[in-house]
Amino acid sequence: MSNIKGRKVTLHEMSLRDGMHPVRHQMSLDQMVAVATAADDAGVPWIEVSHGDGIGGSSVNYGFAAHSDMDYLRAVVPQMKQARISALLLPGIGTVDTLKEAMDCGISGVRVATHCTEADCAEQHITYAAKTGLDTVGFLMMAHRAEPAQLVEQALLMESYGARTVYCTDSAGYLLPDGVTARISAMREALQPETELGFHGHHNLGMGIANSVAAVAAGANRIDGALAGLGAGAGNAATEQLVAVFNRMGVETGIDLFKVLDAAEDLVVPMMERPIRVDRSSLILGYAGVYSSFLLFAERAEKRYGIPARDLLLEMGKRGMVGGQEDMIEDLALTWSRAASQ
Ligand SMILES: C[C@H](O)CC(=O)C(=O)O
Ligand SMILES: [Mn+2]
Repeated sequence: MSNIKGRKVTLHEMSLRDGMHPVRHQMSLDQMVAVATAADDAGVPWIEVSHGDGIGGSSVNYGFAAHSDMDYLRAVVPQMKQARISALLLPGIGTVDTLKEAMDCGISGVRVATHCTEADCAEQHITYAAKTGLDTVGFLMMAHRAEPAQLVEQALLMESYGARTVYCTDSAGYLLPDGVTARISAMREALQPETELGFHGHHNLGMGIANSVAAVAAGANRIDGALAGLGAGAGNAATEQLVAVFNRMGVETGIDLFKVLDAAEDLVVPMMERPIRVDRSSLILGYAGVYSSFLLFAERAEKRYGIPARDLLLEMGKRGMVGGQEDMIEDLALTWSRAASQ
């Protein structure tokens, strides 16, 4: 691995967005504010606040949140001393109008997320966001499903719409460091030098930190982490672990390690409804290349229909399901349980 000493990395905190998945989007406003305030105080530069599936995600398909996105944003934004708040937006789930509402609540950035082969769905949203001066990020999800050359084509599209940062998003926690290196290096070579590159890792195969380090070595300078790893599946790369590792490597994050450690232990771990760890279901997400937020859907279907979550997730991987197809888990479980009872 190349020497990354002296590099600067911008960490983006995910516990208040990706971390909404494992708590079924049920965070209270007080919990959000407490975690955001602690992260802000620790020097975390960016914090994402949204339903787990982005603004507008609160629905039957994805799960209703305890509060609206705008209530969360209105509670958090005014409390920030230095951190900037972003929202996630998946075109189709959120619209340009939803984005305008979030802007009225004071967001400084938006990350427009599409499946890794569907960047064209983001044109309208990225173009609008970039014009308004928001920090505009393109977020290519399930990046393992696109070979480096194809991911580059999609990243170029997002860049051409106005994205100033493009992410390689390992939604399934499937990638190994070589795969991250190949994708980020190819993007670095093809995109404008001023376009920043980001990496968002899930820890389903235990590779979240190693993959983030590989991303930085290959040219990424924006890295996502979540306090205590609170995120979908086995969670995101843990912010406090990233800070500790980057400190050891001489990479600057501007974040106080002890403060993020305290925030993780004292505020985030107590919010967990289950330990966020590599377990028999979350490991299968990474192994089979399945969207991390499918985890709770598969476990619910196991309880309801008696079909092991592992079998459902393996089949989702085989069928190449993508985000938005959560209902197929229930459909499959029902079909298999009916077949078994005939
Ligand atoms: C909507 C997803 O949760 C976005 C994300 O964090 C990912 O794809 O990973
Ligand atoms: Mn994620």
